[in-house]
Amino acid sequence: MGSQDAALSSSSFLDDKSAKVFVSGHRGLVGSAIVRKLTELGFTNLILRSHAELDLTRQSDVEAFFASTKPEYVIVAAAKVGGIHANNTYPADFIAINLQIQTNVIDSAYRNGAKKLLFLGSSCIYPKFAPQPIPEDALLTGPLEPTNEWYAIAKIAGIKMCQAYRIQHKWDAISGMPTNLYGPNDNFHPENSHVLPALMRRFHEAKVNGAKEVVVWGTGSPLREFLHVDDLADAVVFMMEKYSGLEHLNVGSGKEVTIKELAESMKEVVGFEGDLVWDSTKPDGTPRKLMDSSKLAALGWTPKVSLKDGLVDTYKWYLENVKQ
Ligand SMILES: NC(=O)C1=CN([C@@H]2O[C@H](COP(=O)(O)OP(=O)(O)OC[C@H]3O[C@@H](n4cnc5c(N)ncnc54)[C@H](OP(=O)(O)O)[C@@H]3O)[C@@H](O)[C@H]2O)C=CC1
Ligand SMILES: C[C@H]1O[C@H](OP(=O)(O)OP(=O)(O)OC[C@H]2O[C@@H](n3cnc4c(=O)[nH]c(N)nc43)[C@H](O)[C@@H]2O)[C@@H](O)[C@@H](O)C1=O
Repeated sequence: MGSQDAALSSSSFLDDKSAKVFVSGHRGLVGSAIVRKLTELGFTNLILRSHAELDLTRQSDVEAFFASTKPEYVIVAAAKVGGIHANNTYPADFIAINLQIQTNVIDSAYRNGAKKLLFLGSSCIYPKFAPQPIPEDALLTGPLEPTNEWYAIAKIAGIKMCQAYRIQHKWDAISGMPTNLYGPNDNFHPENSHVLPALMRRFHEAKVNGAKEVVVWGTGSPLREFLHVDDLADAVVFMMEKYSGLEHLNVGSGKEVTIKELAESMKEVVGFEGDLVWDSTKPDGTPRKLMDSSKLAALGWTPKVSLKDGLVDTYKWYLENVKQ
């Protein structure tokens, strides 16, 4: 990381809890966790708009919103998001909607005087066969994973847009690349969700319905890194406070499991007693995507929630909040 990249923020995000902070996508997995974290820290002036109130793909609406609210800080947690099946099925939506949202928000935030913006990408930006653990400079060094390359291209464009606005306008836009996330308010859709919430729902419904087996997609051999969304929210606040650099930063737990191990842990946490059946007609996706998050660690951030504890807490939340 060059001296500019290692620059620590001079102005302090945490100093003024009455500052206007726009958290886009505040009802989603990540946005709602960030709102919980900022509220817990005593922030009193969060600016929140649902998708129905403000469609961030509509440039003129986004420009009018920023002109009227003038947020001082902006966190981009709104996006078109989904698991491997959704990405593989709706490539046009994943590239178009994400490019529109991030381009509108980043540009309007700059033009309306925001002090700092944090953009969220994803670990899928890296090449399918990147060195493991994946360092930030592996970006654009090889072909992407075909099942989510459209989403990945949009996210890479978001990183580059933040860098371009820092270079040309000397504007404090930064990017974080989270690994696979999970937790309260996740998307539990049976087809379009990510693996962890999909399996939680499927094992739960199998237990409740007395099913003898649960189908799990793929071969079970891919490895995935998981981070609880409350840890991500903590990292977002940490980066808003401590980081102002050109390069994006990886935000991971540093721990990976096979999908088979995840399924077995989920089976135990949910208390399902039947068998697992593997549907190898479904794609495995990238074989592994463990990120090297040592740059963020060097700045002083570490994750706190273990996968086992996170699974237990998330299932507890699921039972209390998701329609049975
Ligand atoms: N979940 C994960 O495993 C990971 C997520 N990330 C990143 O974190 C960010 C948030 O993801 P996550 O919280 O999981 O996603 P969610 O789908 O849970 O939340 C996304 C939010 O964005 C809103 N949104 C979508 N389209 C629009 C739009 N056109 N205008 C306004 N709001 C919109 C959604 O509202 P509505 O539902 O009403 O449409 C929703 O509230 C994304 O940038 C994603 O790439 C990165 C790595 C992993
Ligand atoms: C965060 C990241 O998430 C996405 O990448 P992904 O990690 O491959 O996504 P996934 O969670 O959907 O799958 C992980 C693995 O799990 C297996 N798997 C088993 N059974 C189910 C299942 O029932 N559902 C799903 N979705 N996967 C399953 C599945 O076959 C695959 O091997 C990107 O699209 C993109 O959104 C992105 O950036």
